[in-house]
Amino acid sequence: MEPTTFVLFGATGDLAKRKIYPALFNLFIDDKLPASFALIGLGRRDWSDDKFRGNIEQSIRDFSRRKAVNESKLAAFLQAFSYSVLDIGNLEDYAKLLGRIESREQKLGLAPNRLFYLSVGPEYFETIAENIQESGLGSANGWKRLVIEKPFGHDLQTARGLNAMLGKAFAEEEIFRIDHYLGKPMLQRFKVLQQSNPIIQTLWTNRSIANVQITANETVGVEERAGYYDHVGALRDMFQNHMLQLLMMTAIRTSTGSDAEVVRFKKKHIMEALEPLQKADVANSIVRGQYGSGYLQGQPVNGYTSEPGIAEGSMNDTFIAAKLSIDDSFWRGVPFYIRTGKRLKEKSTRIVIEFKEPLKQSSVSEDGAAEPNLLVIEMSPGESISLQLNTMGASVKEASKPICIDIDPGQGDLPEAYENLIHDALLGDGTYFAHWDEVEASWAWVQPILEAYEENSVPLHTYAAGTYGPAEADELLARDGYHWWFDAVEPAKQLTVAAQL
Ligand SMILES: NC(=O)C1=CN([C@@H]2O[C@H](COP(=O)(O)OP(=O)(O)OC[C@H]3O[C@@H](n4cnc5c(N)ncnc54)[C@H](OP(=O)(O)O)[C@@H]3O)[C@@H](O)[C@H]2O)C=CC1
Ligand SMILES: O=C1O[C@H](COP(=O)(O)O)[C@@H](O)[C@H](O)[C@H]1O
Repeated sequence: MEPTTFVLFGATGDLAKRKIYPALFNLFIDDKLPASFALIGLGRRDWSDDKFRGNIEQSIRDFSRRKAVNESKLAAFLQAFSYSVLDIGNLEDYAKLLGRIESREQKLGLAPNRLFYLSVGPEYFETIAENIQESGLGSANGWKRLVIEKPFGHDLQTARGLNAMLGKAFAEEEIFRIDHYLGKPMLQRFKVLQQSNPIIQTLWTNRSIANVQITANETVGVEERAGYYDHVGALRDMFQNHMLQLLMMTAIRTSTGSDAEVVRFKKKHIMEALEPLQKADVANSIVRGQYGSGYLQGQPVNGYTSEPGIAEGSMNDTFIAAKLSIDDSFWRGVPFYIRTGKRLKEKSTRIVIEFKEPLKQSSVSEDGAAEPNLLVIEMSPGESISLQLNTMGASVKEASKPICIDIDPGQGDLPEAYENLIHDALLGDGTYFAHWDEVEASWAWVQPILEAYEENSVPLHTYAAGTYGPAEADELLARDGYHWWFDAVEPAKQLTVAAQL
């Protein structure tokens, strides 16, 4: 891997502490950082290098997925870190930073490869990009990359404005837009499984698939993020980015070795083929919800509008369910159902592929007892890929019974999303980042929903905290003869895991 200077804006913040430093440490332990690697942390706080390193050390002890920390490795790792005070709006601070980076590069004879990571609020993105350009920080002889956190815009127009601004300082292939769902290990393993198994590739069409269900249910409420969340809601916070990315990744058909360009091209095609919604029709395909008070794990919890910092009478959405259709020859006729929300019964992020039941459809099946075959990608909290099949009951006369085969059981110590993504950014591999074409198309697709919400032409259903969301989200599938898989499955009825392949 090429020598790299990692310039971290927002080095004193929450994301850096909880995700970025533990991810970098795990990469270091796994020998996945460049041999010559230095990180310069930036913030307004007047910290010394020692204070900065002390904070990083604490974040690794608190948040690393590895329970036991190798002390000598940690000490070696911390040597790569230093800190500079920088005010984002002050161009002179960038000039000082440039001097510091150049002197290190010259002293060690390193190529001037610089990765700028923006772990700061979106209101700063444009100023930083502009000042990197102005100061000359981004015009050295090596490569430069910009890693940028969400949110990328607030709607179609602001996203376009931001992209145009960033485009003055960075080319598209230099911009790495983080969507941490793309870094989730089970999503990446699912793509490999699909690419490397002809049996699965063959099934990946509307001839075999009845519907696709993508769920990202959370038990947490708005937490301490009222100021952000009350202006954003589930549609902007989760649906426009993470959920549509999961849809694209599920729908694309790629083969082994497909590079970033191929993946981007195919994802763009999916977004272009997604049947657009008209504002007047939004209520037919979209269910908007907001949590009321209720119980989670036996404890009473507040309704959304009683949460600290939420505007009285807020109409903000904390839940969305949607039915989407892809109008191309592979997916025509296959509904994609998506849902995500806060304060739901359990945390679960999963993709379920429900296969067709040809026997049932042609009325050959006598008892109708067989369950459909399902491919289930569990991304959180458990990690596994399994296949539901039917087998014989205790005797041939009994109805068949479903069993579940673990194709790719979670191995307990998988890398975290941020490890995968930071590693890819260091390598310059954009396969699991959001390309501008996808971001623009996603905003364009949700724009009529944003407008319908704004005009309040879509009902806002209250659901009790600790449930699976509004009943209308179940009706969305029931209309087509389907139901959400794995909701309210009593433990006794859960499928037996029959074997591990
Ligand atoms: N926290 C999370 O879990 C997630 C966060 N994100 C995104 O990541 C980004 C960062 O979030 P988070 O870490 O939570 O935010 P924090 O508020 O915790 O941190 C903000 C950082 O920005 C720095 N900063 C703010 N203003 C200035 C300034 N004028 N000049 C220099 N530095 C400044 C702060 O440094 P100082 O105070 O020292 O000036 C601090 O390091 C946001 O875009 C957020 O949306 C995305 C997903 C999850
Ligand atoms: O980006 C976000 O994601 C989290 C959920 O992420 P997960 O990896 O825990 O599924 C969500 O809580 C947050 O509101 C949103 O900004």
